Amino acid sequence: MRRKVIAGNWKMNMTPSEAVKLVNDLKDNVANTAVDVVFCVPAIDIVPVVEAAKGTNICVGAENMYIEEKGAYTGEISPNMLVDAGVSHVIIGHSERRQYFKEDDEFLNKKVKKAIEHKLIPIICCGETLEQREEGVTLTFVKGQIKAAYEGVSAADALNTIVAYEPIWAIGTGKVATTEQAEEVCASIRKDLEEIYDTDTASKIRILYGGSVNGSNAAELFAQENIDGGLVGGASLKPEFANIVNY
Ligand SMILES: O=C[C@H](O)COP(=O)(O)O
Repeated sequence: MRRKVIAGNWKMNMTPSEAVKLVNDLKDNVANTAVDVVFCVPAIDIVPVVEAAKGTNICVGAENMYIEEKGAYTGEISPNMLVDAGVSHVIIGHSERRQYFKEDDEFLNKKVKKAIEHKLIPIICCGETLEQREEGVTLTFVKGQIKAAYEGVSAADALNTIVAYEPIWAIGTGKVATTEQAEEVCASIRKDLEEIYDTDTASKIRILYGGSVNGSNAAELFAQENIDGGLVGGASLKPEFANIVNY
């Protein structure tokens, strides 16, 4: 039985003071210890959010990181900085990073390996565009992303990773994938992982769905055999996030 993960991705929202207020407003209502609750927050919010979340079940995640430990990489944040600040998870390869910051599969694979090296749990994002879905290439495209992300990652290390399937056309659009569409791709990702590793390893890796998850659709999505929780954008900034955590 895989433990569910409900992760919020705040994206570029919340100043440090707003972030602390949000954690304080939500913390009692997300105290569901039956699931893993992760708040992935902007870099500048990490320190105050870790402090505000002390003594709660909330894990703090980063939305991105760089692949070097330190040095002349102006504006970047290293994995050891995240660990030292109290971060446990890191989103890797969100479609917004791929689209706006041109992060490609090869670079993202380096990030996955770097996160693992630092015992950070990478939340590895994948997902197709609307055009790819309409062309009928979703499963092959996502398989390519998964194979690239896990290149050179051992089965033992893969167990400490999380996949998030996020169809790009469902992100922030209010257009949620149907449960059948979401389950089909998540099941296919599990098969891809089985091909890369083995049945046992694939059966233990958590696969989340992301894309317009809200308090009303979470329960049905999370009831699917291969959907082990959600990566939530917009709704993670509202009291509604508690309804998702307590689906
Ligand atoms: O990482 C989260 C996703 O991009 C989903 O965002 P959304 O829930 O606002 O559609």
